[in-house]
Amino acid sequence: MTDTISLSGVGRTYTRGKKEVQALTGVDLTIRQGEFITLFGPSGCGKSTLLRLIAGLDTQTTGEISVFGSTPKKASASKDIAWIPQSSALLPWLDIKANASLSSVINKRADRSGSTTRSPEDAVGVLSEVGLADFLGSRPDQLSGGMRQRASIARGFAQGAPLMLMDEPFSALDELTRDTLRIRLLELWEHHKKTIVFVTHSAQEAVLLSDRVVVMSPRPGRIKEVVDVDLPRPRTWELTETPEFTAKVAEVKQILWSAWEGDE
Ligand SMILES: Nc1ncnc2c1ncn2[C@@H]1O[C@H](COP(=O)(O)OP(=O)(O)OP(=O)(O)O)[C@@H](O)[C@H]1O
Repeated sequence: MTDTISLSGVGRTYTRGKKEVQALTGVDLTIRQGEFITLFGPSGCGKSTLLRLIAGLDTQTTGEISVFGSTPKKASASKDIAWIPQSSALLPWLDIKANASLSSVINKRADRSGSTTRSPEDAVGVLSEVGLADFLGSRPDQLSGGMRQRASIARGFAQGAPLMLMDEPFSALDELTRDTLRIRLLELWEHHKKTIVFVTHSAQEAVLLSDRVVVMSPRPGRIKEVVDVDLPRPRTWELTETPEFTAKVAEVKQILWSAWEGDE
């Protein structure tokens, strides 16, 4: 695997009135092409800040970030990064097919400017993969929350960007829907061979999905440890009932707890 993202000494300090909030400090991390990596930690440890820096939506105060050998903002302008938010953020007046195809219309300019890495996927094909083939003509308000989030994920994959950044995309869904979507996402990732950086509060979700889990600790946010998840793939729901899975979840949680104890 070659490197897609590298972060070196990355920090981000926000100014709130006269106060400074150090959201992140000293983050060193390399993410390999095709990897599924998760940023895991408690609320406020800087997971979203880190994801936004990689996306080029914000700028670090210290350190360097390289995405495909370029700055995050340039990689983003070349449409090499797809962002999948917590809520589906579909356009309410467009049907699901038009929503999923939107990026290929908008991205024509990026295509002309010669992006080297992205290759837009067929939106209808990806919608079918997430089980929405019969709902192409439906508007978002005619679908359930889980279906909307499936459409949002399909839109991200249809964009064709090699790097996908996902900020707690399942957190607003019920448990059953979440369980199903985790497996769907793994199937899509395996088929489309993307690099995914995924933010979550859930140790189970992190272990089920990831090649590596980045355990973060708060005040200021930093990497406590990066845990390899050497469980077999393809992963199915049955894996979560094995002792190996339970042990890995316990390991990841233990690292998180020790980070909290050290913080007190
Ligand atoms: N725009 C901002 N201005 C000021 N402070 C901010 C800003 N964005 C984030 N912070 C602060 O930076 C810290 C990290 O926030 P961040 O949202 O990255 O954490 P998180 O781990 O993603 O939390 P959560 O899981 O609750 O989303 C927090 O203390 C937060 O209040």
